[in-house]
This record gives sequence, C-alpha cells and structure tokens, in this order.
Amino acid sequence: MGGNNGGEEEALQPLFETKVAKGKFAYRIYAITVLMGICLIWSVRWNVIHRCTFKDRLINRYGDKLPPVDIFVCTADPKIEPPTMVISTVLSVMSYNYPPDKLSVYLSDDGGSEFTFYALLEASRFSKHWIPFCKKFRVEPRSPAAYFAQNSIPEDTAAAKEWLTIKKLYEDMKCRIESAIEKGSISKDIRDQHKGFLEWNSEATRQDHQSIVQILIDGRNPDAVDDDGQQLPTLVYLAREKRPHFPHNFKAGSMNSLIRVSAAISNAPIILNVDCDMYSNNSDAIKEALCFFMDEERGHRISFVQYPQNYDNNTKNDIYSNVAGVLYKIEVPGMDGCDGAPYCGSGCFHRRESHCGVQFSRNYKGKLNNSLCNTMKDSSVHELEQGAKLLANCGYEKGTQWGKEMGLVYGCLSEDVITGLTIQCRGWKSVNYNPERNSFVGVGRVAPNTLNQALVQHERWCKGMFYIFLSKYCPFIYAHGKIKLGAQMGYCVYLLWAPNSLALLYYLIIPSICLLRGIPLFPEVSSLWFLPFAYVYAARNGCSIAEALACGDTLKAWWNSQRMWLFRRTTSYLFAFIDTVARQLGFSQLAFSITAKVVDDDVL
Ligand SMILES: O=c1ccn([C@@H]2O[C@H](COP(=O)(O)OP(=O)(O)O[C@H]3O[C@H](CO)[C@@H](O)[C@H](O)[C@H]3O)[C@@H](O)[C@H]2O)c(=O)[nH]1
Ligand SMILES: [Mn+2]
Repeated sequence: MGGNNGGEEEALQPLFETKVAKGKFAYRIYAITVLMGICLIWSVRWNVIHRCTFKDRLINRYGDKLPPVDIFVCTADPKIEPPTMVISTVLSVMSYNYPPDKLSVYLSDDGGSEFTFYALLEASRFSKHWIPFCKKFRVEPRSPAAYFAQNSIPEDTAAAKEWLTIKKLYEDMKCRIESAIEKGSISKDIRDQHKGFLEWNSEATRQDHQSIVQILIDGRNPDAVDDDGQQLPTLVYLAREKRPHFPHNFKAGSMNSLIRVSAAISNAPIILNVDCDMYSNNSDAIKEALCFFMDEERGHRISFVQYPQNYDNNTKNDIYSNVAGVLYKIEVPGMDGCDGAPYCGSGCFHRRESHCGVQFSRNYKGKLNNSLCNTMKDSSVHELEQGAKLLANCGYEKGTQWGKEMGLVYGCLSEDVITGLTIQCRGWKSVNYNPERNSFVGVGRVAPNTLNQALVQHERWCKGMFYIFLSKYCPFIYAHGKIKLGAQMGYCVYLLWAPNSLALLYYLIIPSICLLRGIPLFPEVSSLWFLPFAYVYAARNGCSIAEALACGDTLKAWWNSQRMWLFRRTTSYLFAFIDTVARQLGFSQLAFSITAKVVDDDVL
C-alpha cells in the first residue's frame, strides 16, 4: 500500500462516472411538442358529427308562433364593397321564406357613405317587386345579382314576361346607383326623395360623423306592403358615430351597435349576421336554424348556429385553396363533437340573450316568443330613430361591459372566434350546421383572384388567433374546466397557426444545411429504422389526400392546398407571428385589412 493521505482519498473515488448527454432538454421539448402535435391532429378528428334538421316538424308544431328574427348585414367601405353588391345581399335576406312581419333587416355601414344609403333606399323600393317574384317562382338564390347571373330566361311565356320585367327593374336600379357613384355625388333630385340625405353635411367624413339611423321600411306600418299586398320586412340603415380619437373596434364594434340599435327597434330574440359579401343561398335557412333553437329538449342551451362559408367563384382546382372543404366537413364538425363548434363570423344565427353577458343556468327556460315591448309598439319612427342614435354613439360604451362581457369581444382581429369561446365558457352550447345545399355563399372573394390578397387575409386571421392564444383568453387557461379538453385543443389547432411557421422554417433550413454538410438526418433506406419515418410520411399524406377526396376536392386541388400551406406558413403565418409578438411587446397596433371584393379584368 502506498500509505500517503492523498492516495487514500483517491482510493475512495469512483472509477467511473455516468453523465447525462447534452441536448436532453432539447430532445424532450421535441418529443413533447411532437406528441402535442399528434394529439392536436387527433383531437379534432376524434368524434366528427353531422347534424340534420326537420323543418316540417317545426312548422307543424309552431306554425305562426315562430319567433321574430333580426338580420344584420355589415359593410365597411363603398369602394371595396360596392353598394350594388351590398344591396343584393340585403335583398337576399329580406326575401327569406319566413313571415316578413317577423323579419327586420339592419345594414351597418362603417363607411358612412351616402351612396350606400342611396343604394339601400333603392333596394327598399325594389323589394316590393322582388319579394313577391321570389315567392311566386320559388327563386333560388334570392340575391338578384346571383340569380340573374346563374339563371337564364324561363321557357314558360308568362313566367318569361315577368322575368324580363323584373330583370329590367333590377338593371335600371343598378344603373342609377352606379351612375350616381360615377358622378361622385347624389343629385338634388334624389336628395329630395328622402329626409335621410340631410344627415350628410359637408363636414361629415368617413372617420368623423354623428350617428345615423334611418328606418327605411317600418314593418308596423300597414302601408308598407309589396306588390301582392303582403307586409314588407322592416329595413334600417345604421352608420354608428365615428370620431377620430375613438377606437371603433372594426366589425365587433359595428355588431355591438347593431345589437343595441336593433334592441330598441325590433328586439327579436334570434339574430342572424351576414357579411355584405355573403348572400343567402337557401330561403329556408332561418327555419332550419330554428330547428336547433326551438328543440324542446336541448334547444334552450344553444347560443349560436354557425353555417359554413362557401364562395361562388372558385377556380376548378382551387389554385389558392379557398374552399376549405376539409375544414368545414371534418375539422369543424370534429370540434362540434366536443361541444366546441366555433363562431366563424358570417352566416351565424345567435340567441340574443347569450350576447348580453347572461350565464347559462339550469333554470333557464329560453322562451323565444315575440319580445316587442309595448313602448316600442307605440313609438313613432322618429322617436325610435332618435332613441337608437344614442345607442350608436361613441361614448355609449364607456364604463360598460360592452366588448368585454357583453356583445362581441374587442381587441382581437378574430372577434368571432374569441366571442364564440367566451360564450361557450359561460355555459352555452353551439352548433355547426353544414346542410347539403350551401346556405350562404360569398361573392367575388379576392383570395381566388390574387395570391397577395389570399395571403393578407390569412395573415389577419392568423394574427387574431395567435393573439387569443397569448392573451388571457388562451383556451387552456381561460376555458379550463369550462369546456371539454377536446374543444380546448381543437381551438388551439387554429390559434397556433402563426407559430406553426417556425416549425416549417426549421424543416426548410436544417435539413438543407445538413444535406450540404453531408450530415445524415435520417436512417439509411436499407436500415429497418427507416420504416417508421417512411410510414409516418406516407400515412400522414395518404390520410390528408383521402380526406380531401372525400370532401369533394380533386387531387390537383389537394396538391394546390399543400402548396398554399407552404406559401402561407412562410409568409402570412410568419409575419403574423412576428407582428403579434411585436404587438404584445407594444411595438405595433391593430389594423383591419378589409378583403377586397371587386375583381378587375386582369385578375379574371
Ligand atoms: O371596420 C370594419 C371592418 C370590417 N367590417 C365588416 O366585416 C366583414 C368582414 O370583413 P372582410 O374583409 O370581408 O373579412 P373576411 O376575411 O372575408 O371575413 C371573415 O373574417 C372576419 C374576421 O377576420 C369575420 O369578421 C368575418 O365574419 C369572416 O367572414 C365585412 O362585412 C366588413 O364590411 C366592418 O363592418 N367594419
Ligand atoms: Mn368577407
């Protein structure tokens, strides 16, 4: 034995050591995120459900006791959203197959444009001919623009005559509106036709004007009848007050004004919202939606019924991947299966009460009868207009719960998704309803027309949704314990689109560098370990193709959608990610880029 102290100490020390390899942390993150990714894919497809309705039973059971319905149409800019398009949408919802005395249509004009007002005035007159024509010939769709574009003259001579007359009336009306717009001003002749034009004085601009409320058709007035002597639906023009220093909260702000203004005029318990670029394509859509709300057993829990959004000008193989068949036929029905059908904006029916901060409770009965109170019945049109104006003023919401607990939630570009989530968290249920025939169809949407705008629209959606994830409304926190885990995960699939770009960037950069440097990333083809990689790749793409084909896409459309995913994730999603993070740090502000609806010849 050596016998010195140092040697003794050394003798006690181990002869080998085990160390944890570097990168363990990174690998665990990788494994957990991949697992999460797989769970997310799995969650929205776990329990896909489809709904169908029985409107004959509804009519037999409720007959003339059906509830009144308020319909909101939103427009924001007379250049991007031409007034002739806006009124086609308005006319399509005025002519629903539903008792007209129970319908009130409100147009919210964030453009505050007298041309839009003039167009609506023209539409109110044209509706007297259009509604009886639609009902007599069971016209579908009931947007005159879409109807005349899709149908040619009927063979029956009597019908052909009426068809030609109504077409001429429509074309003439369109001409008058377009020539007024071209001239850039409303002539004195027209101005004298309605007192409403007095609201536009020389100082009023789009961003700076008082509230304007004009009841163009008063449904209570016995003289407001169409050519057949049937009552006309109520028709209201609204331009909420705008002041430069007041944030107007985009579409959410306009919807909240609509909710209040309509409460003072017709106060129907059911609300339908359509964007001005989405006409009604099925005149029975109200009755079908009511089948959910009026169901004796489960109806009272339902807050909103969302129809999918379809577009009428898709290219054959859908080059900019706008159809989103898989989204509406598989993913959203999957969220519905977890009680989490999202609110997606246009084409959605709402129960008015659930927008007023009301928490769902077990004792809630949910009666949907006529809620016109007596004071409203007795007020004159002038009184109603004056009262409603106050509700649309900038200052009205100050110190109230509007934009927070009441109405649509502010501060987010995806006001629809975030609002739907908060409503579900208050205990209400929602329904995704995707019938065979599209109930709402969007026109001339820009996405199929130019790549640029397709990407800009996605950037806005993405920003809005990632913002929700980072905010206090993050489904895993805010909705924890309030909605099912599957629904929370389902929401996150979309809310996390923006950071999804990072994963793609990683896959674009790292393998390329490795390839150039000769670093092997995957096992060799001859190795058995290659199998799991090949399997995951083939299964994932195979499943995606199968889903696309099952949803009616062509193989080429599937390929285009893959291409668009690549474009979006490297541009829209990435920019949305950067911008949202910048906004969170206080470097940038909210801006809503309205999707253009006009198509020029080049684009066609
Ligand atoms: O300040 C504004 C801005 C927009 N809008 C209206 O909001 C609607 C939607 O705008 P659009 O540019 O057409 O957006 P899209 O991407 O086509 O709309 C989808 O995405 C929006 C949220 O990003 C939802 O609000 C919509 O309902 C949904 O259809 C249109 O009717 C606009 O007129 C306003 O009323 N006020
Ligand atoms: Mn739109």
